[in-house]
Amino acid sequence: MKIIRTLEEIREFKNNTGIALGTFDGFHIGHQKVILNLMKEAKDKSLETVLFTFKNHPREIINRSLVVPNIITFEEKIKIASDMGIDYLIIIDFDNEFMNIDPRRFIEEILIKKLKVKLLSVGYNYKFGKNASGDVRLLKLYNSFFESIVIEAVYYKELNVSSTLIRKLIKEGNVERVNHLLGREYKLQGEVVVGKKVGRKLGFPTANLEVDNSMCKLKAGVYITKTFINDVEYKSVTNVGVNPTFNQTNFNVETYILDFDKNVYGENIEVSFLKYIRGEIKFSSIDLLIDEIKKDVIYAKEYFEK
Ligand SMILES: Cc1cc2nc3c(=O)[nH]c(=O)nc-3n(C[C@H](O)[C@H](O)[C@H](O)COP(=O)(O)O)c2cc1C
Ligand SMILES: Nc1ncnc2c1ncn2[C@@H]1O[C@H](COP(=O)(O)OP(=O)(O)O)[C@@H](O)[C@H]1O
Repeated sequence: MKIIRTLEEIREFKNNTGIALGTFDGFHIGHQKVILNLMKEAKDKSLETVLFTFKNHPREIINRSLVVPNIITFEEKIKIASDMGIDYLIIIDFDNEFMNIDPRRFIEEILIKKLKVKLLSVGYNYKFGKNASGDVRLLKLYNSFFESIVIEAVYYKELNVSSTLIRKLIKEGNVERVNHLLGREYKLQGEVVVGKKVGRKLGFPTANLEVDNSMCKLKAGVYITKTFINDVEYKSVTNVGVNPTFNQTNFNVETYILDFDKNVYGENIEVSFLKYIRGEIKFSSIDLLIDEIKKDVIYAKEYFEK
């Protein structure tokens, strides 16, 4: 997969293309439908595939006071696009220039002239360009140049799948539902950094993850998780929060890997979240904390055995 990171970098393509256009924050099951439809139709029509998306969230530029936390990292976005078999990933900064672009100019100069689009796949509510005036209706006016596939809203049970809903569920710790809406396990990744060095004294050393602070904050608490180190999967339990028993204030994500005793400082690891167990508790003694962690571990082992 070739990656293009600025509008200026886009040269005239040689071959005709099919393009999926959108913000795709989270690559949830609705986004996946937009992309899978593109992949299928593009294959039938022998078109090269392009995913046209943004590095940051457009709403942050439209409303400067808004911070839209990410569901997935930039690296994960690239990896998922590559795993889906996309030929070209155009991932640009959504800036003032793109926000104010005349939608017709975007369609004519970029999509038609440069990218040689013959097929476009978008979600039903995708809007682009100045005053969000570029929409599905406008795209349809260009049907003599390219076909537009518009994917209707995707529902999980009675819920309209959206990135906004997923962010809310992450904040509520409802990782099981998040996983259904993402169509894969929700993950956090980061480098293992040095913590208080107390974990090993409790009998539960924890790998503390340095998570990018642009990421959506997961509800504090204890979770059943899987931890991936160099693509090897381990069962784990993960504590998210501030360790109130130790009167700490730093928010951290720390994972105790079952049946494991290696030094992993400095490694880049991934933790995928399967189930929320309980909230973080401020214990009156360290022994009570240890007893509770033992129960969490037993509960996790039973979960994995099922
Ligand atoms: C499964 C699990 C559950 C935990 N639950 C709590 C908790 O309820 N309250 C709390 O203050 N700390 C909790 N902790 C965090 C410990 O306080 C923390 O791991 C310990 O202070 C070691 O931190 P360190 O890695 O910085 O040395 C939990 C840790 C694990 C692994
Ligand atoms: N089962 C395990 N789970 C997590 N980390 C482990 C485990 N066994 C050994 N380690 C190592 O121990 C470190 C954590 O020990 P800990 O005393 O909690 O120190 P810190 O406060 O620096 O995280 C991890 O970063 C890792 O290198």
